[in-house]
Amino acid sequence: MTSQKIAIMGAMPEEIEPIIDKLDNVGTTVYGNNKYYEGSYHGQEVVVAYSKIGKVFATLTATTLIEKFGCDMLLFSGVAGAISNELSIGDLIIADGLCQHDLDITAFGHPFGYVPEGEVCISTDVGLRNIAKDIAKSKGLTLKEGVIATGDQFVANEERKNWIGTTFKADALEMEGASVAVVCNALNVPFFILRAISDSADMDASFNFDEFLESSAKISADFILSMVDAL
Ligand SMILES: CCCCCCN(CO)Cc1c[nH]c2c(N)ncnc12
Repeated sequence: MTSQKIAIMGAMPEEIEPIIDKLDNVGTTVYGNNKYYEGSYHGQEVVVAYSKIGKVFATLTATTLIEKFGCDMLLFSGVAGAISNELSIGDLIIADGLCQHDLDITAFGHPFGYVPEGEVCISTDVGLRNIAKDIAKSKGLTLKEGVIATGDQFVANEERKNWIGTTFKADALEMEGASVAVVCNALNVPFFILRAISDSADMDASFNFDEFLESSAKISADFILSMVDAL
């Protein structure tokens, strides 16, 4: 148990509903066109919100969770498209680093995902990753660790997926994680990004996403709640 206030964030309602359902003493605050759920989980103070999809919404919500609600760390729970063929639907991946695959000023000779005074890949908190690995071991769960690529595109195209994988050495892709990384890194808040695979970012992605969103989101949410118990 930590006396700190924990932010739990997702991008879609389905990603945080399994979490909100388990909170006690829930109060809600509407702020910045978003709803924030304040409550406790097993006595641990948490603030939970979904940002809506994409990097801009995620930036607003992550910043609000920290600056307005005073959260001291941020755990992200959600689903992602697989790039690595080691990842199947329902598998868990934690980000050791995050990049923006649609950030591109290569016309000036810069690498993909880079802008001046920025960095292509932002690292997540090692301590939180180690806690996750210990939990996975104790539960007999497989947890992949790798780079997650973020962009404002739902990727449903093998060629684009493979380009992202090769260019950024990424194992999975989604639409919010790198924004959370930039915000938490800038505000010096430890953060942890967990995703469960919902699809393989290929021509079947949208069908698989629709079918597995709910079940994969719950897998991620249950793990995140185990993290809260371990903090
Ligand atoms: C109504 C449609 C909402 C899609 C939101 C998807 N989330 C974004 O974070 C995760 C994700 C799962 N699979 C993906 C994929 N193939 N490309 C991008 N993002 C993802």
